[in-house]
Amino acid sequence: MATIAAMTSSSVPTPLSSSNSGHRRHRRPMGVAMASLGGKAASLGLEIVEGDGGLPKVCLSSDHGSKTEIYLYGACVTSWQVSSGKDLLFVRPDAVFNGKKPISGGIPHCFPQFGPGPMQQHGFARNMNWSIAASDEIEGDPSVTLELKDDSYSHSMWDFYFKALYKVTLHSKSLSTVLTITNMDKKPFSFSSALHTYFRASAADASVKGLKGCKTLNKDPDPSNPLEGEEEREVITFPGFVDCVYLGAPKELQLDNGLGDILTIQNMNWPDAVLWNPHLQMESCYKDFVCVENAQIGKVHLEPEQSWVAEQLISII
Ligand SMILES: O=P(O)(O)OC[C@H]1O[C@@H](O)[C@H](O)[C@@H](O)[C@@H]1O
Repeated sequence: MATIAAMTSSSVPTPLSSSNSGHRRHRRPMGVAMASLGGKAASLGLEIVEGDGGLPKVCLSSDHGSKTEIYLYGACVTSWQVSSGKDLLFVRPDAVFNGKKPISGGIPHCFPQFGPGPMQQHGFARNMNWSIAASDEIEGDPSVTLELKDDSYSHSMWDFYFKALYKVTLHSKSLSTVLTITNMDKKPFSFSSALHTYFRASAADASVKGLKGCKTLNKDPDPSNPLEGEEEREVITFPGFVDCVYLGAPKELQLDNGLGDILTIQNMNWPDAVLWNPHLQMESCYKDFVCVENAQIGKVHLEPEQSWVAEQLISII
């Protein structure tokens, strides 16, 4: 199964996003912006507004004209607009913003469980409220770090003390998301995870490159009994229902969204990938998106005080 990757927080690997080093750093105190959730609070490239359903949403805008939006509920990135104004992410028309059900679209978290299992499908991180821990700006590229800590709700499903930090950084042509999980407990724990990214696409014309040779667990036709196999195609398309796990995926995939855009999906320490399109199970919208997910299907095992860090960097060519 997947590589087990644990590291202490002092050995965080080099980030994928290039502008994180060697530049002048403008660190911005968060106090003012965070204090006024009721109205609009703007501070350089960061603003907090009431989003759909009155849920708080962080809006980042870069000096290059790109924008992104992140709901505190589920730490869900729901929009990533490049400078042309195109939004490369997709939120399903049936998504609800009621703070009770996960937001279906954008980049939902799957943590501490990917897929079905002892707890609810894809775990609880996508339906808990995260808080703002920090914000930053480097050379016009804003970032925000959201934090999730265990509470009685998480303990009812997964009885561990943990901390999750999620740093979202907006660049001119890319979006970096770094997830750090730390074991705050006195006992070890294990988890699986994924970033369940919904890309706006013309599913019939979309394709993914980079997965040839990977071991597959194909949930088509029977999701409860995935078929083991090996991917033989250079170019994977979405002609119908697709739900497949790729074990040992490479550090970079390429997505042609069928709408005239080529995206790269790079990762650091996400060892697996998942492709998903529900086809006729979601008749109203399946034509308009594909999910390409960076995943950690095998369990990560963390001893007390250990952290696990993984980054996804999606870029438009
Ligand atoms: O509807 P949910 O819970 O967001 O899950 C959507 C899909 O998520 C994918 O990651 C899974 O591989 C699918 O099996 C699942 O159906």
